[in-house]
Amino acid sequence: MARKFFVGGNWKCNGTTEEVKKIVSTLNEGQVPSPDVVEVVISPPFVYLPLVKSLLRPDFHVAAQNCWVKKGGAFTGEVSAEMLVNLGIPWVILGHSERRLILNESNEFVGDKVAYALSQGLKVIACVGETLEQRESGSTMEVVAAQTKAIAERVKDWTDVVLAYEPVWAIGTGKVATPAQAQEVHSELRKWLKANTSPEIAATTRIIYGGSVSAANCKELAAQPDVDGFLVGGASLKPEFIEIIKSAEVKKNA
Ligand SMILES: O=C(CO)COP(=O)(O)O
Repeated sequence: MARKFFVGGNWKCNGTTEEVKKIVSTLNEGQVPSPDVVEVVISPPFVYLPLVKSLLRPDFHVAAQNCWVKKGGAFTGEVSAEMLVNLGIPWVILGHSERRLILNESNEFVGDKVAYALSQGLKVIACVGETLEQRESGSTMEVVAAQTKAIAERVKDWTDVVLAYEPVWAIGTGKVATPAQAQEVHSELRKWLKANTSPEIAATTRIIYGGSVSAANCKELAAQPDVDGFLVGGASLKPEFIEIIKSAEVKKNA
């Protein structure tokens, strides 16, 4: 089964109401391939989710950037998976490196979050990736395998999971992984899934790349056989995001 190209825009902690409206109107005017060719998901901060959902073109969907690890209740400041479902938010990003590293989210905690969000009917963009220090010490695969293992131990059905490989050293730095570097880790992750989940899960799960993706570098990355799309930060706030979505055509013509 072919893996449909997937492009996520992670706005992180950015935007005012005025800016949000402007970005959405740029997205709404963009000429992009049909939803048969590319799945597009936009992830604004929680507070803008209802606004973005109400204004956004119907062929694009929305994602939250996080959610609580279990059922809501006395957890001040948290937003539960149930609330996202209640608002009709279909997707959630979990395990982003900014949360793993700054907020100390462990592999197990992220794995629990992924399992709980899926159990409530959300679709999950689960992020993994190594730091520069880990890459330089040769432990990239060990790190991303441990992060993926904590998810695989808790999740049996991967239908609603997209795995995002985001090397920390490439995030927000302008230092993008080369197409060969991205392909190497994506292919190793797919092998890991084959050996540790099932050949079917390995063949059908989308593995997307994130880290300084831009209009200038997306086509070459998209041409890699195991790169099934992107999770875009900075460039998702700009009109060039439309160009990144269009890189799905590279796959169609492959
Ligand atoms: O973290 C990212 C997406 O989740 C990538 O961010 P940048 O595209 O800004 O490097």
